[in-house]
Amino acid sequence: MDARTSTTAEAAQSREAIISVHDIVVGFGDRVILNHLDLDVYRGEILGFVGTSGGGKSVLTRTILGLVPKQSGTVEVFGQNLDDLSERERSALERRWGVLFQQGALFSSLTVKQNIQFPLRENLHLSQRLLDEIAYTKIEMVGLKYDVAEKLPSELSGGMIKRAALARSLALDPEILFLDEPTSGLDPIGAGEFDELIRTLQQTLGLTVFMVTHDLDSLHTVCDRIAALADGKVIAQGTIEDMMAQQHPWLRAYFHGTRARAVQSARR
Ligand SMILES: Nc1ncnc2c1ncn2[C@@H]1O[C@H](COP(=O)(O)OP(=O)(O)OP(=O)(O)O)[C@@H](O)[C@H]1O
Repeated sequence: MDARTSTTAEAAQSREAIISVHDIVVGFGDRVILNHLDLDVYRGEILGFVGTSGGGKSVLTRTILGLVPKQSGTVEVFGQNLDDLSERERSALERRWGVLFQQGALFSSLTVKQNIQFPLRENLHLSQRLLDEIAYTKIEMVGLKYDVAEKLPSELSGGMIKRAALARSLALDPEILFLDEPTSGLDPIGAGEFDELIRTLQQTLGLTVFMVTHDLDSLHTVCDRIAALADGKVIAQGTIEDMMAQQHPWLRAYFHGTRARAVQSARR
């Protein structure tokens, strides 16, 4: 264990787990996808979640969010076991997280402003003036110009859609942000700018970020810690250096393959 690894491990131990997944089993029919999986996400970190394609990264995200039923195990968020919450407590807790799904998932018939205001209208009773003020603040926060407010998603580029969807996920000032492959479909420059935006928002808003990603650049530049999923379990977690030192065949292929070498040489 090198100095940085041991410091990271000590820091992790002393930190508060804001999401704690314990002994989770999830399957469909007789196919087990998550097999007694454990994972902690610490307050204030950006955790990159990687793994084999079709391995269950989105399923874990959806299980934490309560969108996929689990067969056993517990999910605690902010120290609360999600199975123990009443409907009211559950909605209150859900307001404390924001989600950016892979496809952006904006409502196509609503303008960007209306999309951002959607969760606000569902959860709060605010005047139109305040709703507009909040929408414009979020638009600015994600680096878009005010004139996108009145545009429909079909009038935006892929990168702008991602930013608009991010603005909507920030509408209720969440403490946790779930991102499912946020840079997929963006060109390398757009992806780099989006990573930078995530880092800036995480720092200025004090967010905890759970990010499913395949993007090696993102893992190098924005993730504080990485957890890797294979065979239904988290097989390794730690810094990028910890990951690169792992001997598991999938981790070696992923972190030392041709694409990984290209990313590393571009960063030198
Ligand atoms: N609702 C569902 N019903 C049946 N099978 C499902 C369902 N949701 C996901 N699966 C299956 O679970 C497996 C894991 O899917 P998941 O989308 O979590 O993979 P992933 O790790 O996110 O993959 P990728 O990196 O390719 O996006 C896949 O085989 C998928 O087909």
